[in-house]
Amino acid sequence: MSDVMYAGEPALEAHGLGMRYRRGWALRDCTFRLPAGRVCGLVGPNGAGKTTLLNIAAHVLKPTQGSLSLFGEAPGSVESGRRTAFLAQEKPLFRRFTVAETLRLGRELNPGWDQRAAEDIVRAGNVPFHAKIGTLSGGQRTRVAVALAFGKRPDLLLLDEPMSDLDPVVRHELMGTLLAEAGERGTTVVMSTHVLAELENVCDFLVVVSGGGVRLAGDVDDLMTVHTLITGVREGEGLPAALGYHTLVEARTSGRQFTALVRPEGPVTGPWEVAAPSMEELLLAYLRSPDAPPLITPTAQVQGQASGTGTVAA
Ligand SMILES: Nc1ncnc2c1ncn2[C@@H]1O[C@H](COP(=O)(O)OP(=O)(O)OP(=O)(O)O)[C@@H](O)[C@H]1O
Repeated sequence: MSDVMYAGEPALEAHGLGMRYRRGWALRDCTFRLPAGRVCGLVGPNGAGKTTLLNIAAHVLKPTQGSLSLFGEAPGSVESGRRTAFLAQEKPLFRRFTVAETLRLGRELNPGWDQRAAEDIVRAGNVPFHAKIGTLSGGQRTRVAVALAFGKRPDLLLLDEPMSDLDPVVRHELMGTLLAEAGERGTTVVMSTHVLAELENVCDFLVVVSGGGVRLAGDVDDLMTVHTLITGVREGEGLPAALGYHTLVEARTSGRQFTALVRPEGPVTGPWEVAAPSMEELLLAYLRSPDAPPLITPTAQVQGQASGTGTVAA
């Protein structure tokens, strides 16, 4: 872990962040913080603004409104550039370079380069060092891109759907490497993905974006604690009135049965089954209900963020 990192320092902080393309706003009024050392799942439907957010953090895009900082610095600064690695969806590598030349470039560009870590990742996939990037399969190219990102030994690793073209075995192996790395070095990871099952047992922090806004952000433990899944028998139209007392995230009915994900505002009493949701159930409920009241737990709130400005204290 970097010696300039200290406990409680946010790895990433967004203040009123907005990005407008010619077609309209992709992100609007996003305010949240990600404490250092967390492995954060960034989740949202297609077009939600995840890539836009990661591109702003990686200094590929400049926001139209608001600001984003990495370890207290602007994304374009030398210090944040040194401490951050970005694995983009399209993996921009030089096709004419060999794998060895690609790693050499990584070594030349990055003062803290770890050749061994990078080579180990390439070797584990039996990718020939003398092969040209342009001749590799999509998954092999992803492996080289992962090696480049890891070789940099970043404090913050930004991953935009990193594993989408990998076979399940490789995916599992590289996720394991990623977690071991994050665990050993305290690397902060932000990983966007649509594979919700992949996040369970990997992430300890979640950010859900939808329609360009942050809908849910916080430590997984806190988020799980404040949500309850209720199932029961429907008596008439809609949900039982007694459940109206709680904050409703999503309600679904199937025949005479209803299921509701709520943020209880007190004890949940009644002839219903009450259970803790799985991470996948929690995420699906927010993805299906973009109009659910947002929740930014205290660890994810920036200093002075009022709970009335699109956020709710846990
Ligand atoms: N260069 C661009 N010019 C115009 N509009 C853009 C551009 N890039 C993204 N957008 C729009 O901004 C919105 C957010 O896109 P973004 O790629 O950030 O979403 P995403 O959450 O990463 O989606 P996906 O899950 O499909 O990858 C979308 O409506 C998209 O069409």
